[in-house]
Amino acid sequence: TQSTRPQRLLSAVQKNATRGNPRSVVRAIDEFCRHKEWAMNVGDEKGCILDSIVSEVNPVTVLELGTYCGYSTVRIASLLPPNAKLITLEFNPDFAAIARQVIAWAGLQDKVQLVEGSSGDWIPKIQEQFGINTFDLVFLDHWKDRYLPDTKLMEKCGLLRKGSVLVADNVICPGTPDYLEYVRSSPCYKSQYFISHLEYTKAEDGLEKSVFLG
Ligand SMILES: Cn1cnc(CNC(=O)c2cc(-c3ccc(F)cc3)cc(O)c2O)c1
Ligand SMILES: [Mg+2]
Repeated sequence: TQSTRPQRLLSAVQKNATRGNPRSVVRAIDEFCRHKEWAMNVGDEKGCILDSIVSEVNPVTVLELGTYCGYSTVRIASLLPPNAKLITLEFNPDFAAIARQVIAWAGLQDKVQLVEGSSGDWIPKIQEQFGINTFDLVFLDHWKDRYLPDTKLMEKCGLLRKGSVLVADNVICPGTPDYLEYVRSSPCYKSQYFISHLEYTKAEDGLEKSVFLG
């Protein structure tokens, strides 16, 4: 039977990256996507911007919406302090199965909790299920039409506190116009656009960093 692109991406990690070395896993995926097959990882250019924001926030609790193959999960988790926890939600079970193996290859499984299911179902249950009150950092990289409803849901569930930082991928391509309008016009957020390119291409894209003001 034919392999899928996520399966071929995982094979490239297992072939080219060193177990327990997150940087080599990130490099192996970027090489695969640049030279073999494009895939919708945040990529190295936006990834470096994400790294700088994660390092600045130094979060103890992180929520990632949209795991895909675990590329940004590995980038973020590799920068976290020892006691920190990253919860990543993935709707697609095939992506989740690949991501678990990528995260394990990087040796980061103890910092990461991958949850399969829809963000809309899971966001209201996170506090009771995982003993987390609020998130220091949220990385939005799932279905683009879910960024705004899920942000409003996180507000409603009290998952954001004064100073919580939201980082949103793809705000230009494919684009998240309703989300951008909201975080840029709402008095509850201080937003900043980091211009970049769509992963592995010359097309414009960028990350929007939004600080919740409470
Ligand atoms: C199926 N599915 C499971 N998760 C998701 C959520 N992610 C995306 O949709 C996504 C899409 C693109 C993209 C695709 C085609 C294109 F021409 C240009 C951009 C880039 C990204 O960085 C993304 O995060 C989709
Ligand atoms: Mg993305």
